[in-house]
Amino acid sequence: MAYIEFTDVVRTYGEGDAKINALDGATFEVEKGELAVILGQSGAGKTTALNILGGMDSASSGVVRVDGRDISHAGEDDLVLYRRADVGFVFQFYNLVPNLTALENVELATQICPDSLDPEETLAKVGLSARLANFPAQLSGGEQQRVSIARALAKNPKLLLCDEPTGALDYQTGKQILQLLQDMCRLEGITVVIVTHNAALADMADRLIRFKSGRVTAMTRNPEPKPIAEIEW
Ligand SMILES: Nc1ncnc2c1ncn2[C@@H]1O[C@H](COP(=O)(O)OP(=O)(O)OP(=O)(O)O)[C@@H](O)[C@H]1O
Repeated sequence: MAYIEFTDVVRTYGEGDAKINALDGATFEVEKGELAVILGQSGAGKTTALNILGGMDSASSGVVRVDGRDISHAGEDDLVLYRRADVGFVFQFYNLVPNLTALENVELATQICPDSLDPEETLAKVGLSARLANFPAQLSGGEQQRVSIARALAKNPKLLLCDEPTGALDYQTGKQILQLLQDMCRLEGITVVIVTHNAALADMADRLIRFKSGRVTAMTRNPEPKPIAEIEW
């Protein structure tokens, strides 16, 4: 049994003429400790898949299992625990609380988790020891994304879900963030799923999942993922 099993998932929004299948029978799997890249054009259903995996949206039909647990048929109480304890989320635009410092943003997330890590140590891990007392507006985009990664990691999640994590960053900063995510996967053993429309990221993945029109058109394993430094776009 794979760590993530996303099987024949349909997600329908709207009704009647406005009905749209954001996911239309999507099937893929990811093994524990892998770095998976979900690649597809705008509107392919990538974010919908990630939100369902994160317990923030639900499938209209199909089955989603994470670590043997069927989250597609879980009750709301179970989903609350799942979101708090098992999943870390990294968004394109960081979503930090503007009037809290870097440290406070991470502390806030750890307060609702049963098994969290030390916020200060986690910020050190992402290279931000010197910026603990800074507010988001006093940090660069790359630093803000590091805070958001620390916020996700401090929950001590089994699964890190990243939606276009470099979408708002310049080229070099984006590469540093990707390196950090790859390091967390390799060093901490966290399963990482990155959603992107940037085809260059395919080469860094252990597993590449291609999305088109709400379906998975290809899933390939890459025995020798490229170091981020060698990836260009
Ligand atoms: N809450 C919603 N209500 C209605 N339609 C939605 C909703 N969420 C997504 N959709 C539609 O579902 C389709 C898939 O959207 P989704 O955001 O998953 O694609 P995506 O691959 O992540 O695209 P992008 O890269 O542009 O974010 C799109 O046509 C979108 O408009």
